Amino acid sequence: MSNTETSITSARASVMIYDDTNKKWLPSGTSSGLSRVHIYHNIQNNSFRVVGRKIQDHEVVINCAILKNLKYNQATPIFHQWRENRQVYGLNFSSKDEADAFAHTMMKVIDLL
Ligand SMILES: CC[C@@H]1C=C[C@H]2CCN(C(=O)[C@@H]3CC[C@H]4C=C[C@]5(CCCN5C(=O)[C@H](Cc5ccccc5Cl)NC(C)=O)C(=O)N43)[C@@H]2C(=O)N1CC(=O)O
Repeated sequence: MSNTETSITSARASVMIYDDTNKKWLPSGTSSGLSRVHIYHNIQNNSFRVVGRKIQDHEVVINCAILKNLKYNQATPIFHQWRENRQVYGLNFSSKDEADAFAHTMMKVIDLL
């Protein structure tokens, strides 16, 4: 993360990607487990992205831009998802409170893009 980016929210979640071929969710990265997922604001170009790193070994398991027509789907109180290009991402939050806080910021970001 460059120093022109600030974290505007973060949450603990397991980051999943959808395997469209086998129609199932897979953990993003080399193993399943909790990550610290941030929304970073790049103040130089006023852009935003979701970056998540595994809590255990800091592997980056998600790094995706938040673009203006992103549809953020809160499928359940703790499982939220969205599509980017051909990839579907899922965040399985460790608590409803963290899911709510993350979603609140995500929706505000989408609104201002
Ligand atoms: C981590 C396990 C996981 C936990 C929670 C539940 C919650 C529901 N759920 C799903 O996978 C639901 C069930 C049907 C399936 C069918 C298709 C999927 C998969 C791919 C995307 N999708 C869409 O429905 C997207 C959503 C969307 C709407 C609007 C904007 C963006 C998006 Cl992404 N709709 C379009 C039109 O793209 C999907 O989410 N699906 C999860 C789930 O069962 N499990 C348990 C397991 O898998 O064992």
